[in-house]
Amino acid sequence: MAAPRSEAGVTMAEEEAAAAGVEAAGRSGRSGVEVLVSRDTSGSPPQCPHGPTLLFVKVNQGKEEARRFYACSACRDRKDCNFFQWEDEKLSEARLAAREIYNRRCRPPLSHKQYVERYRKFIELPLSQRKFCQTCQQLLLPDDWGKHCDHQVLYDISIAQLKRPSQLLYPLENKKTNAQYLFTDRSCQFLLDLISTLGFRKVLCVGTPRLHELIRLKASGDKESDVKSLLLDIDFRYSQFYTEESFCHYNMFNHHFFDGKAGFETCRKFLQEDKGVGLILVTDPPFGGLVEPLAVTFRKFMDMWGEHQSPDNNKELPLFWIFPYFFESRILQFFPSFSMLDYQVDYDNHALYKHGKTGRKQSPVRIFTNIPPNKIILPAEEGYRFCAVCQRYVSLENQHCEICNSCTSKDGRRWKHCLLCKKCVKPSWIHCSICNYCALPNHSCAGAKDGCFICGEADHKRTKCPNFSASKRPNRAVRKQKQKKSNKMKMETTKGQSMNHAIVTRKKKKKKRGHQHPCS
Ligand SMILES: C[S@@+](CC[C@H](N)C(=O)[O-])C[C@H]1O[C@@H](n2cnc3c(N)ncnc32)[C@H](O)[C@@H]1O
Ligand SMILES: [Zn+2]
Ligand SMILES: [Zn+2]
Ligand SMILES: [Zn+2]
Ligand SMILES: [Zn+2]
Ligand SMILES: [Zn+2]
Ligand SMILES: [Zn+2]
Repeated sequence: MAAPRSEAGVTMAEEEAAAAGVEAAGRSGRSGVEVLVSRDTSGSPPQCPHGPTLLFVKVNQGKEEARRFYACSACRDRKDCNFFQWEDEKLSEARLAAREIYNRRCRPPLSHKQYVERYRKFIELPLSQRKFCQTCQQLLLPDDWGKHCDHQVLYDISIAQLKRPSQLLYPLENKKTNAQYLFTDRSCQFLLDLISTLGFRKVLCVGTPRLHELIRLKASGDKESDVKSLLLDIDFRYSQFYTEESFCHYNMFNHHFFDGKAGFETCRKFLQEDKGVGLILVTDPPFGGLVEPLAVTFRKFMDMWGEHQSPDNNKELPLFWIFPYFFESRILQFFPSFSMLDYQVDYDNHALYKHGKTGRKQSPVRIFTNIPPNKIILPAEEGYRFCAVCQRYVSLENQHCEICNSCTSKDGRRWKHCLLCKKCVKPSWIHCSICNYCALPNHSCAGAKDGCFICGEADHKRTKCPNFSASKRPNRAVRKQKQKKSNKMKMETTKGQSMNHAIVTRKKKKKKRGHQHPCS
């Protein structure tokens, strides 16, 4: 049976279209598939290979369909996990047993303990015998060599290479599931410097393998001064490189520890020892991820950390949530105490999300945090400056708007104030008199399909409008490209009362690299 799920993948979303889409869809009524994490749901959800599933509902023009269904929490593409079950569906014993067998089959071939044992043996081998199979993404012991002779194998794996697994393993770039975009050295070093400057001594890395790696590389072995780190990530390949004390195979969309109680206890201990003093959680979830289940998970970490705080201490677990800026309102819905920093986080293996003007675009990825922004100094050499009125560091082009009384730019470009909208908007937007708000010139008006969206008259189109100055006319090629871009992206989202997730759809084929574990 075909699951009525739409894809949710904002990872490569053009930020303008996405932001415009959020605005437009918010006004026109929502459609798509929504997750029901915070609502009362009966019983415990069925499990897929990625742990407990989430309950979803299909929404059409703001109306929820009566029948709800369970689907995978981690994979937004049925190709990656095709679990589907109606909420009220009763499964036969035979089907339940088959599912159990399938889930078990999807587990990594070895336990974390076995991987650690293999690592111990591996580092005892002379350099000439240390091999890594790139095809299987696996460290090889001499007994394994025969099975991998036709594969692509790397030789002479040094200790330095073993300390940088994020460079040895290929990034899982499947946008719908892993979206493993790794920090550039610039961003990773900035994060670590910031963490140290703010006085943190322990970092719970949730989906930040490269940060975890850098923290461990910088550790001098001095127990007192070193920053400690625990990595939680769905990518079980890291079990080959880290012990059970420094890595847990984990799903952040349902707070599921694949190693069960043992993983949970490792995490609890890390959060609560020394009364949780000097600890920060840093997370960089896949961008197509659903905000609501993530927020529920981070709240669980906060509660776990808070258990050992004295009741008169109103402190919240310090957190850095790295996510695209156009999710700001969604994140603030769940964490009103958070603010968004102007710092642009960038990635090695992401063509679009590169820093500064040399990349194809400025990175739309930001840090959301509950640490007061005036405590977070952004690098002046990259153009960030302090706004005394806003009491925070902002990017160079982010001008303080006297009317809004705030540095309003979200994307690093200079925004302009629209008197009709009573707010600052992106420089490329113009005020549409049909929609009565600012939007991209090529947006499709929510209310009326015909007529001109500049002046609202029905007898001509925007390009023929006497109010449309020639200088603003995009040339044919640019227009065509823009149209192509907006056709590629269909955005459905929710706004207002319900705490449901925003869905952005973008279809793009991507070639598969190597072979992966069937359910990884
Ligand atoms: C956008 S990348 C962030 C990587 C980070 N920028 C770094 O360099 O350390 C997302 C990370 O989350 C992990 N991830 C994806 N889905 C996850 C899930 N459901 N639960 C836990 N981790 C997940 C990926 O394996 C990847 O490491
Ligand atoms: Zn699944
Ligand atoms: Zn192999
Ligand atoms: Zn300001
Ligand atoms: Zn303004
Ligand atoms: Zn306007
Ligand atoms: Zn319009």
